[in-house]
Amino acid sequence: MQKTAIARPGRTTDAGPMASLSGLLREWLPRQRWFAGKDRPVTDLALLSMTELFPGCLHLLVHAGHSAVPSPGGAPPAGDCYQLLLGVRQHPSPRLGRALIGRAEEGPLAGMTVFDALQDPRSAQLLLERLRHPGAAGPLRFEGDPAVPVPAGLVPRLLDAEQSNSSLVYGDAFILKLFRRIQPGVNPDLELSGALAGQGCRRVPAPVAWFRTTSPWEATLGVLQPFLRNASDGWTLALSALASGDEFTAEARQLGRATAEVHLALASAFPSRAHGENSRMAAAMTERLELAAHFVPALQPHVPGLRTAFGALAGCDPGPPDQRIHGDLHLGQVLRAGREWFVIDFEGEPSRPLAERRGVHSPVRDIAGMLRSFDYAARQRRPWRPEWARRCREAYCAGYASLAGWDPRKKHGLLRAYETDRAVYEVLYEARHRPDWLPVPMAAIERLAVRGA
Ligand SMILES: Nc1ncnc2c1ncn2[C@@H]1O[C@H](COP(=O)(O)OP(=O)(O)O)[C@@H](O)[C@H]1O
Ligand SMILES: O=P(O)(O)O[C@H]1O[C@H](CO)[C@@H](O[C@H]2O[C@H](CO)[C@@H](O)[C@H](O)[C@H]2O)[C@H](O)[C@H]1O
Repeated sequence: MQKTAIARPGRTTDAGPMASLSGLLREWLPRQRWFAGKDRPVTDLALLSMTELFPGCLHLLVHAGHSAVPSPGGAPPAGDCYQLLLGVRQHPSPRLGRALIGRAEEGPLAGMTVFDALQDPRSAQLLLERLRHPGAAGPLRFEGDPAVPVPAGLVPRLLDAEQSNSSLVYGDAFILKLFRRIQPGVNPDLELSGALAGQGCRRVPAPVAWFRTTSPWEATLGVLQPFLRNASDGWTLALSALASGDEFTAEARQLGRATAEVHLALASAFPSRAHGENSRMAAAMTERLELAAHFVPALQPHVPGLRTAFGALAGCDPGPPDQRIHGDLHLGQVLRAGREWFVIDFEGEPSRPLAERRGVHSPVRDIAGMLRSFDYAARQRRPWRPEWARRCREAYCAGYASLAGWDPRKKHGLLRAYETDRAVYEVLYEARHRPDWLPVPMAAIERLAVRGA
């Protein structure tokens, strides 16, 4: 297999392959679920690296710029880097269907058909072949756990889930997640799942193979893990319990225990630190709130009440030690296979900078994320079921306390502040990605602002 770097890193918007791709990608990128800049126009596209992964398949890192508009959630204002796998073919095939991006009109690829290679089974198969054989392709490095052999010829299918990234399932045996928004550094999804596996924690599918780039900087690009067959995610299970009028407390309790198990293993694998001062944390939460209110005007009337709620943190007991955490824990991030819960997607909140996501935080943040998720689920049906959510929350905290050695319910002020902070994040997330869902976190904001005042 030939691997040739066919473009040097750099801004090549008006020369080289980017001259062919720029127009097509400006149209296509904002329509992708994983594209984070939907609320801002793409003002420029720059090529950061391009590698021919195998004949007819280009691996690209492109930077989508959004001029100087400040970005909510702490992301750098200038734009984001995305990973793309593009197929380039002389003759369009009618079978490309939804994979088709378009026909390049100018530049060196003029006249060629460009498509999303992840949606093309042949390209997806070749990508697995690449992962099965550790080595380099230009700046790309393919690595893996030699103790876990990956068989050849597994049939790929692209997951059609609402995702921040893209995942390919191979023969129902492995799942490959390709990170879409790339930041310099090790992705915590690989870092934490690898460390948890090293601790013997059974709650996480261990990484089997992965790939990274060395240019324009070091970054994780994808992770292959065992695929949990016949698993259902917590969100689907919770909604189906609600639909049939069932309780979810036994599951929530086990989930609380599983969360504590993961937290304990993370605390063993990485250094912890005494919990940061509550007043500093309150200031950071208030800053995030004010930034969010700038972008979502519906938040503005609640700012004074929520500021008071955060301010009250100063008088609360210090929380448990800060440590590495999941960072974006919700019902969609837990899978139930057989009688066990598994935790996936340790990337953290995708809009936060990687350095922050790789820092230590209070475990209360994960607990708050899951508690908010019970509320989300309970609000999917009318009349909404606050009592159902309350019982789940109670059971989840009890399950957590049964293993962790401390009870989240006894950290009431801290828990409420983290829940509020999470609801603020959700308001921003929904405003950007699913405006129809905005009333769900807004209802929590209204409740928390009134109680906090
Ligand atoms: N190991 C796994 N086994 C089975 N399904 C998985 C596994 N990992 C992920 N999935 C499925 O893929 C979906 C997306 O995975 P996730 O890691 O959450 O991606 P993203 O970061 O893009 O949201 C999950 O909701 C789940 O349904
Ligand atoms: O894509 P990710 O799973 O990394 O997480 C992002 O998307 C989630 C939605 O898909 C979003 O979660 C919010 O909606 C869920 C219901 O769809 C709910 O269970 C969560 O509690 C709620 O936060 C998540 O915030 C976002 O980071």
